[in-house]
Amino acid sequence: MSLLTISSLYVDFPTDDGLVRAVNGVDLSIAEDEVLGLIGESGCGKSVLGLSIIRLLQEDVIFKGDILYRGENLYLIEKEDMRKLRGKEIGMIPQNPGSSLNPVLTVGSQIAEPLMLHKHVKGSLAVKMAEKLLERVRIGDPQKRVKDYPHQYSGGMKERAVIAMGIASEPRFIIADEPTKGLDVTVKRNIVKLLKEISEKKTMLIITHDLGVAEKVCDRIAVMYAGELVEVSPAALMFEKQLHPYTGGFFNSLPSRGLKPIKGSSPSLIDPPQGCRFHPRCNYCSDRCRTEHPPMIEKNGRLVRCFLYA
Ligand SMILES: Nc1ncnc2c1ncn2[C@@H]1O[C@H](COP(=O)(O)OP(=O)(O)OP(=O)(O)O)[C@@H](O)[C@H]1O
Ligand code: NI
Repeated sequence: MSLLTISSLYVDFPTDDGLVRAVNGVDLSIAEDEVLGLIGESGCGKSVLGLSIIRLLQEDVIFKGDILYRGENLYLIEKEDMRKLRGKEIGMIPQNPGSSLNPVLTVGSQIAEPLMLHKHVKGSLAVKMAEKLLERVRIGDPQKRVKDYPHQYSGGMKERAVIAMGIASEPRFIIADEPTKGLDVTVKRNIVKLLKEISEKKTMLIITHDLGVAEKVCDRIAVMYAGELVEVSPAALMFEKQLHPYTGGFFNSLPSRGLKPIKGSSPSLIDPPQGCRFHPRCNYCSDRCRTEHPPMIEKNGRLVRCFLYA
């Protein structure tokens, strides 16, 4: 049974230069207990997709599509109910812990706040629970650290703190946006271990650039290019063989796989290429790719948007 089902999702941002089509016809489900990785280069729409799920996009956005969570359409429920759901059922580990932590409040009080709000826990108990959470995300000396301000934390500890906030109310589903961005190798390895541990008992959507995270933590991977999904596949199979030329290029462009960049640059989302959006950068481009937009094609239990498989 899928916990979350996204169908025909379109998200456009009106700007002075025109409509930025950040998410373009995305269909995606996440099964209960599944860990889904969402990968793709900068600006392809990953965070916008994540924020759409929890309805945290700006007001003037043009939104179309359905997002069902446990059968309930998240865009038909009241704002207030959505706020409750966000605290209790769906946890968020935001991009950039540095900017999402409030510099003038202690880390402990920031973890405690949602507990008081959603779980109706009293102040002193909430701080105790915050301490326990810091312990759970392996922050040493939690009794002391709970009273620290964010600037007293290292980068890795800030990431652990936002992870603690994301799991505080024991949500069923967690969205983590770039949880290892900007961390050095050793710290990253420990955060991956922590995410793995958390993911054992949760359904998760992990947005990442990091193939290490995708390989070690995710069951299935969705690849996004210029607002569209181009490949969805069990992680193990994707690591064995990438079907879409973009997926192959993306893997090879990463430091862990040789740093060979894909030729050209990511397209404008205001005026994306006709046909297959990847065709101007693709080594396998045929005439058909220039004019016809490829649908998602099923191939041995995997999905790929490419005429090579049609
Ligand atoms: N509020 C906004 N107004 C206009 N355009 C926006 C807005 N938010 C995002 N975009 C555009 O939507 C596109 C998708 O952005 P998004 O943040 O989802 O990318 P991403 O895949 O998460 O990239 P990164 O890996 O850098 O975080 C980008 O082209 C971005 O410029
Ligand atoms: Ni992002």
